[in-house]
Amino acid sequence: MSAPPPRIIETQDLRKEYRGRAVVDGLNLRVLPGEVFGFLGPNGAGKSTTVKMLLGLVLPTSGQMRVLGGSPADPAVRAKLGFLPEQFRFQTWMTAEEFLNFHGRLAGMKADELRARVPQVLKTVGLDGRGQESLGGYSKGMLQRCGLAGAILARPELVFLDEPTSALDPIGRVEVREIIEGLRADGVAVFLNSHLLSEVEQVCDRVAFVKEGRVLQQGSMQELMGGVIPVGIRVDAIKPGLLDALARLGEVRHTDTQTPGRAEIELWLPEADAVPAVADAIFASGARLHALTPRRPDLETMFLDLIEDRPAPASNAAPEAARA
Ligand SMILES: Nc1ncnc2c1ncn2[C@@H]1O[C@H](COP(=O)(O)OP(=O)(O)OP(=O)(O)O)[C@@H](O)[C@H]1O
Repeated sequence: MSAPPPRIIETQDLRKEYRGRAVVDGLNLRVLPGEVFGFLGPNGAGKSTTVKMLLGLVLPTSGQMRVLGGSPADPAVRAKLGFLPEQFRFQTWMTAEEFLNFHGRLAGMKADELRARVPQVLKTVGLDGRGQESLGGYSKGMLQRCGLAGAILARPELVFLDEPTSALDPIGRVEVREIIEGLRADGVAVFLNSHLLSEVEQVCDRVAFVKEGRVLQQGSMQELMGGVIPVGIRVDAIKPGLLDALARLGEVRHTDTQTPGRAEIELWLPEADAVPAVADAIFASGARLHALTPRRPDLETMFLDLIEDRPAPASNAAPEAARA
């Protein structure tokens, strides 16, 4: 039997209560080496609390967690972690270089190592040439870039990024995505909290959806998105028997017949191979086919389905809620 792959993060029934109320409630997560892991959920789902527990900043009420094979309370483990908090507040009287040198020294880096590394990370985050300016004069986006530089400064093995692009313009967001991809290429694992699902979709290898402190589903992007194929259908009219025939092939999620001479149907198929049978069913019903468009379900649709408890066709991803 082959050994299970090493885990960068593993939690078992992790729980945090505040004043008797569970805000993280039996959380089971695993993050593998070198992967970018998206941690998604609505406001108040317990994402930041989870990150703080994984960083050793908040003590769990119960449950187990291992980070980089040990406890985040262990300074040797903490030295290998990077963190960009959602609510960053930096020492505004420092220059960016002073700020990074200060954090580098706290992380145990030597002065000559920092002399080479600080300009390097400033360049990575797009603050080349701005390192001698005081943080008090930085824009919010520049501060966030500086925080990101601090998070990657000591060459961590695992970086937590809590909403890392909330203050950034679209160009900055693309740049942060490239930085995350660069980290992955260097074998660094990234734990990403973000509400920007299109961003997550582009960069994450695996994601977990959380609600009310519990993981509803986690899996690779392929597992989460490969299970079903939504197909958009446009016909002149929905002829008798057509919807029944389509329902035998998949799930009819939506119909729109408001425009005369035109009807739209959204059908979710279990596999792409069923598309020709859809066309056959439409022709057999006598309807005229104007469009038949297979689409990939996007992360936002999946998120809304899960979070709002809308019925979604089964996918291959591991459902976690069943463990409740
Ligand atoms: N120190 C605290 N004391 C009491 N309640 C807290 C504390 N920290 C967080 N909470 C509560 O725990 C719940 C989860 O908060 P958390 O910040 O982890 O959510 P989140 O998923 O990160 O939300 P958001 O997406 O809005 O940042 C919220 O109801 C919050 O009010």
